[in-house]
Amino acid sequence: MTVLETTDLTKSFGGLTAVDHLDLTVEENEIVGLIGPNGSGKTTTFNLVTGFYSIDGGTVRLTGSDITSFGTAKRASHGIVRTFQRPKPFGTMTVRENMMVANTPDLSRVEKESRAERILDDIELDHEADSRGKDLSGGQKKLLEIGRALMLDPEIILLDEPAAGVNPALMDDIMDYIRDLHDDGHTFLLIEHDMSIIADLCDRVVVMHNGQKIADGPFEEVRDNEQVRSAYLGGQ
Ligand SMILES: Nc1ncnc2c1ncn2[C@@H]1O[C@H](COP(=O)(O)OP(=O)(O)OP(=O)(O)O)[C@@H](O)[C@H]1O
Repeated sequence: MTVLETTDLTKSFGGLTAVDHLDLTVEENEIVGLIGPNGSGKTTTFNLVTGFYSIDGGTVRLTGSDITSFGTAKRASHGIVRTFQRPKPFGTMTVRENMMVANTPDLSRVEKESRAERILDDIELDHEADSRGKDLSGGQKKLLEIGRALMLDPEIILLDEPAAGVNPALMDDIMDYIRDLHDDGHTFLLIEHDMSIIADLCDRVVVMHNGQKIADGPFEEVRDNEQVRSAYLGGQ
């Protein structure tokens, strides 16, 4: 099943077309890497898919339903969740309280608490449950963000540079956790500049350049693609 599908997705800022007729699919239980040089349109794509930016043209479908007209909250409740490059937990709230902020109308209070405890246990933040969000390390904040995303029982999780700013030991934990979630059936679209992480985690890689998709396939295949090499070396 196709979980996420964008067709002709387009966004301009003034004269700059940041995302240019992008067709992108993510199948159920895939980890797809979205890569490309700085400014190629990756984060804008996340913002269009999640509804943070309005769309100039094209459609976004989630598990077959057209959600293009939905706002951010409605897309999240339908199953598109994201993490940010720089995580922003509620600093004065505890880790447990941060988890409980998630909007889960289908769960009773007890069910919600039990989901939060299970996820905190899985991401090994249970021992920090009573710590304030602002007191966590950069890597722990990233884990908490993934945990908060999972509270919504999402169809797809968009991860924006999970490795950036994380110490190597905790990065291994984050990658292990993403692999565990993948084994449990979760689906991911992942922006990452660290190619070793892309090679390690991703089933498929989509390469953007100047807002357009220039390659789509297994990492080994796109790595050797001439257009991709030229884009990364600064060619047009
Ligand atoms: N809100 C905005 N207003 C104006 N221009 C923007 C805005 N957001 C992004 N852009 C521009 O759109 C282009 C694509 O930016 P985007 O952040 O999507 O690229 P990226 O591939 O995520 O880059 P990076 O790898 O550096 O994060 C860039 O030229 C950027 O300056």
